[in-house]
Amino acid sequence: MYDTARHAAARPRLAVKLLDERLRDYLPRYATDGSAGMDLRALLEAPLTLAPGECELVRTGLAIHIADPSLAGMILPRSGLGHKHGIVLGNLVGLIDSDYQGELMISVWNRGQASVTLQPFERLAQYVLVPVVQAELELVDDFDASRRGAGGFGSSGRH
Ligand SMILES: O=c1ccn([C@H]2C[C@H](O)[C@@H](COP(=O)(O)OP(=O)(O)OP(=O)(O)O)O2)c(=O)[nH]1
Repeated sequence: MYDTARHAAARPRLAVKLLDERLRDYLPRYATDGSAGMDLRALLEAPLTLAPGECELVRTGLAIHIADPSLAGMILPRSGLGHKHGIVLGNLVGLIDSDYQGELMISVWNRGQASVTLQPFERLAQYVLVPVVQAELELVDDFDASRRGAGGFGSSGRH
């Protein structure tokens, strides 16, 4: 059996600032022990209608300083909103740097055929913490030979 309690105790701690007091009632959280992401909500003063094709930057009212450069945040769409209602992200994926201290913003894009109205504090996207490996680039004239070489984009055949 997987020890979820021990796993929870070892979670990295992230500094979060509330940029709007109303968010205190809507803090992001993992919905289940195994959830990969925490939902991010729309900090809107009124319902926002997006026409087909329209894209708007929506506030979350939250700032999260990850601080550890071996971690990053990702903002990803919610599958139900994307699949059923065509509401996805204008940048497809939001990448949050570990040194970013500003407000988390969600680029909301209506890629569907119908207008969609977003409600204040509706869960719009999810925030996932991911490991990052930073590299040093080392200039070389040639690579050691590899089986693949420069082949890509279907070079090995369709099936
Ligand atoms: O969906 C997103 C994507 C990014 N950010 C914030 C966090 C991130 O660390 C910062 C910069 O993002 P990115 O580097 O992708 O933006 P850019 O367009 O390259 O702008 P910059 O020149 O500021 O780096 O913006 C968000 O709040 N939401």
